[in-house]
Amino acid sequence: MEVVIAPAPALARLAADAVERLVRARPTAVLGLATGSSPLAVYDELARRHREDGLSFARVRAFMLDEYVGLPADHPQRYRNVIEAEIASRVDLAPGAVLGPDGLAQDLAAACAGYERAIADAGGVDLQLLGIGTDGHVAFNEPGSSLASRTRIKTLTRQTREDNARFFDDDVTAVPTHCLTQGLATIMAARHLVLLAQGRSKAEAVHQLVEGPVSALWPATVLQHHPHVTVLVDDAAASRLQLADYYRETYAAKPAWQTL
Ligand SMILES: N[C@@H]1[C@@H](O)[C@H](O)[C@@H](COP(=O)(O)O)O[C@@H]1O
Repeated sequence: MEVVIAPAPALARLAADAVERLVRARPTAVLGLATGSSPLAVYDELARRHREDGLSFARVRAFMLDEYVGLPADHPQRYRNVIEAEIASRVDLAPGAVLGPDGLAQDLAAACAGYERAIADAGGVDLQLLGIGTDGHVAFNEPGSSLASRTRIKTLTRQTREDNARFFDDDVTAVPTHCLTQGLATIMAARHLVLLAQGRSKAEAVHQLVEGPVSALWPATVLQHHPHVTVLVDDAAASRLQLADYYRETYAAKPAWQTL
């Protein structure tokens, strides 16, 4: 696990660098897209590089992490619409190139199984962008999630619904109670995981993720078992890291040829 502690704009550039390197080397790459506020600056940076530097996503395919159950198709907070607004419509991703779990499916369990098959049929995810919840969830794998879980229906915790109420006019009752989410094993199958976290509210979750014991109580800790994880955090999110000085020194001394 590589931990980089830097100001937020630098973190967004580093994540965008990893995406750009991948897509330029492999134009048919498969990306994993995350929602939430953490990756927004990355999407801004990728849109800028598309506009100004000719970075093309024309042959890229992408999979979303999760989706609310039951939000109307045109709801602005439906994750499919968020991803469309924040990244898909701002670059040249082909129509239909982005897939997500269908939170409006009649048969939600079948939709989850079909989503797993679609990811496998695409050859798996090359680079997965991730955020982290204040309770240590990744995607919507709430505390108690099986470390071996696959895409499935989950009930959101009160904490997550309160955290996300800001996207629903601060009305926690408007936040759906259920979601479909890639499981922890689904996420672990991606070849490179790039997790972003900013702000003091993430400090405990980041500490657990990097330094805590692996436990379903802090689902993100399963990432400790992944061979290629990049954790990009600002000073506030890093403020509870026990070995912060070591991570800073390691990154400062990193040779230029060694990419993320
Ligand atoms: N389902 C999403 C996660 O994918 C996201 O990483 C997390 C943190 O969100 P934010 O980046 O806004 O803090 O919570 C949301 O509920």
